[in-house]
Amino acid sequence: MMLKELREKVYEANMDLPKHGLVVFTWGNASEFDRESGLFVIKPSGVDYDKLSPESMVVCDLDGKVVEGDLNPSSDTPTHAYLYREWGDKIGGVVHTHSAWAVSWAQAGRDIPAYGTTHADYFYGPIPCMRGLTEEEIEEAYELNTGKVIVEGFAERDIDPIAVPAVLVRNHGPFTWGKDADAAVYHAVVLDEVAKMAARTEMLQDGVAPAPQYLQDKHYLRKHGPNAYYGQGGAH
Ligand SMILES: O=C(CO)[C@@H](O)[C@@H](O)COP(=O)(O)O
Repeated sequence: MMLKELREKVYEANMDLPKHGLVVFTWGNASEFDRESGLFVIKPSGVDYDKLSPESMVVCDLDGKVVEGDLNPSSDTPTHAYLYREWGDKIGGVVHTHSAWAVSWAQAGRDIPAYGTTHADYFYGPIPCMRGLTEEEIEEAYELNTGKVIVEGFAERDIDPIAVPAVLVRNHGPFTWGKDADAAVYHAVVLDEVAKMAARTEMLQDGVAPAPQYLQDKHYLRKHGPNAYYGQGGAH
């Protein structure tokens, strides 16, 4: 894909974040990876959404180094780059937000259980909460790279990133991914909705509610679920 076209796609994906109420001010970021060139395009750091343009998007290589662009790339670029290096054969878009319900579960340090089919239609099992970076890791690397924690956490817990295209990073917030930036935004929207439903379920249940086991292990509707990956139902 031509970089001009990719910049436009990533710009539109970033503009969908405030449109769906997932971010305020300059929080959050979206990117998309072009396998052919081995480059990805990401939102610039610290720029208000109403000041963004396709031309302000930043082109980076898989080391997270700027290849084209006048502005600094998002402070989460190391995480996006790591996810593309490790999962770039599976995913083509990454989104990070500070959406309030998902961040609440991340700050509580809890996985989001699959309490119902709305969750299970998109995420085939609980949405995991991985540990945040330690002070030493941040000091040492001087970058916000939670990609290693995410990828190693999925491997340790034997979670397929295609089946569960979302993660909570403790005391930080959610990352989602998909076949492209649009699919990653789609999963970010659904993630915050199911995070809200799960929180309310526990409020109504006055604590942890019973979560049907069949929704935790594998999805009984997998063949019909609208998971943006499997291109069925509400294929996205
Ligand atoms: O939470 C953080 C930094 O702690 C970032 O995800 C968020 O502020 C977005 O930063 P960028 O504007 O993308 O650099």
